Amino acid sequence: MTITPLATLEGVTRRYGDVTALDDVDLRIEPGSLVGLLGPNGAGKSTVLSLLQGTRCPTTGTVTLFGGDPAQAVNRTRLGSTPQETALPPTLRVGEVVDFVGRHFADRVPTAALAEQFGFGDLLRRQTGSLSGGQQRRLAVALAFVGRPRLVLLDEPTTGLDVDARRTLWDAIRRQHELGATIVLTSHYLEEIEALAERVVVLGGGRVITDARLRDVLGLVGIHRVRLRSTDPGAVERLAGVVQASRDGDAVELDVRDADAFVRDLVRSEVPFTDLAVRGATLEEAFLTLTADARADVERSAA
Ligand SMILES: Nc1ncnc2c1ncn2[C@@H]1O[C@H](COP(=O)(O)OP(=O)(O)OP(=O)(O)O)[C@@H](O)[C@H]1O
Repeated sequence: MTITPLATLEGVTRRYGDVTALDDVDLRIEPGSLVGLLGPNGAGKSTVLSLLQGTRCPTTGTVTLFGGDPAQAVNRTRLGSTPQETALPPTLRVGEVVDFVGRHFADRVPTAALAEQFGFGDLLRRQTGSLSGGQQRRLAVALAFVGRPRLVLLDEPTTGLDVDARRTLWDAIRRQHELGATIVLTSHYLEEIEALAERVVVLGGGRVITDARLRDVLGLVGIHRVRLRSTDPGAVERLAGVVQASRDGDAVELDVRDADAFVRDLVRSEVPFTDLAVRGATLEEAFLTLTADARADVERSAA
């Protein structure tokens, strides 16, 4: 059975003068998914969101939102979004802001229910200007969900927040997803994508470098990080399959392509070791390898 996507980009190229921000990009957002859009500065993430919001048009290619053209307001009524900047009227109370925004929708989440989902039930009578940065951000993200949107776009939702505020907001976003929301989020924080997204779209230089399930992206790179202690760290580093190594006294940290083969070689070599630990690559490690591979491809084709 084919699932009808909520939004699509087909063969989309977007230029700003001489700059090609997106180059022949295909993307499908399926209902119920939580998609992380990841990429370095200037990769084209915000351009993707602005095309879906209908605030920009593709130079070539087609963008659809709920089957229609996002540039037409009627097709955006079930779209929720939070821009990068939080701008709340400082003298209005939290409850008043939620009611004000909620009144624009025929079927809205009641204020008390939304406040409970986002953990600001005790702040409803506070003026928004008196909230902390994390609380303001949580409110701004909550507002994107008040009209029961079919799709929510979050542009770097936790930028500038401290660790605790970020985690609280992650929990709230995860909860919305569990309640059935479809969410696309961009982030500079790799651990944010790792904590939230099921699917990762890595953009680099305006192209989709990879579009896969999070665990497949991590598996795609295949690098494992090995930690151990050895009285002969140099011998450990010289074993086959070591991509890179660093050392602190007798503690050695290695990236290896095939962890099983490495451990077999290590045991066979009879180099003394203790405290062996092996784990898969983090998204950050996978991401760096993927973008480095893409850069090498671009350089090869340019040459
Ligand atoms: N209005 C504009 N005029 C000219 N160039 C632009 C404009 N908007 C974006 N660009 C360029 O298009 C490219 C993609 O920008 P975009 O903002 O989509 O990337 P991004 O991945 O969101 O970056 P960041 O993480 O820094 O927000 C960049 O080279 C950027 O400089």
